[in-house]
Amino acid sequence: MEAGIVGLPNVGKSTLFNALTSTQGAQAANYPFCTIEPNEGIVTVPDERLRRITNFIKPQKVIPTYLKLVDIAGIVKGASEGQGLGNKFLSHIRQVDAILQVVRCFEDDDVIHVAGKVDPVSDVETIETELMLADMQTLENALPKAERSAKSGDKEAKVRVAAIQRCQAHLAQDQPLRKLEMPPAEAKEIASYGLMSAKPILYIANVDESDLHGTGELASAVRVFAEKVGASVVPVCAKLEAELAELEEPDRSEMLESVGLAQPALSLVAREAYRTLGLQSYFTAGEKEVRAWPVPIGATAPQAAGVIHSDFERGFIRCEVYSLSDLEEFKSEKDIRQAGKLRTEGKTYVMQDGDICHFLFNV
Ligand SMILES: Nc1ncnc2c1ncn2[C@@H]1O[C@H](COP(=O)(O)OP(=O)(O)OP(=O)(O)O)[C@@H](O)[C@H]1O
Ligand SMILES: [Mg+2]
Repeated sequence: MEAGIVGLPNVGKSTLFNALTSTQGAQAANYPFCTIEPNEGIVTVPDERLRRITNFIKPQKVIPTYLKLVDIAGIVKGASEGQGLGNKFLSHIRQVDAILQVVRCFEDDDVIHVAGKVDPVSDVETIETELMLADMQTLENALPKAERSAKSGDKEAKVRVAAIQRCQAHLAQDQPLRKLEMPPAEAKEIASYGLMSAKPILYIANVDESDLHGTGELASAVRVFAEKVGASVVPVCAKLEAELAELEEPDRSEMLESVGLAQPALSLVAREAYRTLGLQSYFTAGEKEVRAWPVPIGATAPQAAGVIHSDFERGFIRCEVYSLSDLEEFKSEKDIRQAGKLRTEGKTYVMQDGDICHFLFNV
């Protein structure tokens, strides 16, 4: 699963990406279109439940989950018609599973804003519009071929035509596809189109150093907008986070304290991005390692086992599950078992966030 960082040019995307991935791979510089090729990086998803597990189970290694991030070039008005870097990087967005949109909420006359002034809601709308226009083009291009196949009796193509027309009607109402409900058979037919306004989105309000909690006017405006479209907002000062990421302890903690933050805002970004991707974690816990694994919300036990190894899914027999609160109450797996709290779950079990499991399988 992969999330793409998008936004207008020069809003702080690469600065954030660098801080998150703590690499200096992506060039961050004060001029628009600094980024041309997307940069990929891996971000740890901090989870304090891992530490709580290791209070009782002492492993050799603790392994958190990760997510993949791509730093994509800035989008400008008209991108869907080839403005700026146009369709080249729109195609990068088609490939990601979720969009993290960086929205400029800082004032700084030295940093150029492509639209000439800082107006976060207008920026968000500009990008949403470009994504929707690009989707309209994709659908328009796909329709004639689907119609020809449908006419010659292809049943799947008939469903595809219905799906395309349903999306077109929705976009014509000026609505992003994110909110469109569609029969699963139709959704499957158009999944490969990578329709961008259908992707889950998280807004990252890139705030001023003087407004770290995002209570100021600019970040608040983004929050009001996000509520309307059913998305979340995380306030982050990318510039400060980039500086923090370069520090070693104890300097980092000192700086955090001096600006009044309990933890780097990046932790929150990573966790929210993970959630936006529709992921939750389960854990495996033994003496060798305590490890968090990503699994889509709603996945069954065999699917969760498949995240570890495809053999685990194919040969799935059952799993044994307990919760962190069981562990904190009974102190060891043995005592959980003795208390009759170790649950045995079968193939249809739907995984719950934070389950601690063993999988039994046979291949
Ligand atoms: N919160 C902030 N406060 C003040 N300045 C910031 C903040 N975040 C980023 N900047 C500055 O904004 C400028 C642009 O940042 P960056 O290169 O990360 O933007 P970008 O969105 O990746 O641009 P491009 O679209 O050109 O790739 C840099 O000079 C950076 O230091
Ligand atoms: Mg950049």
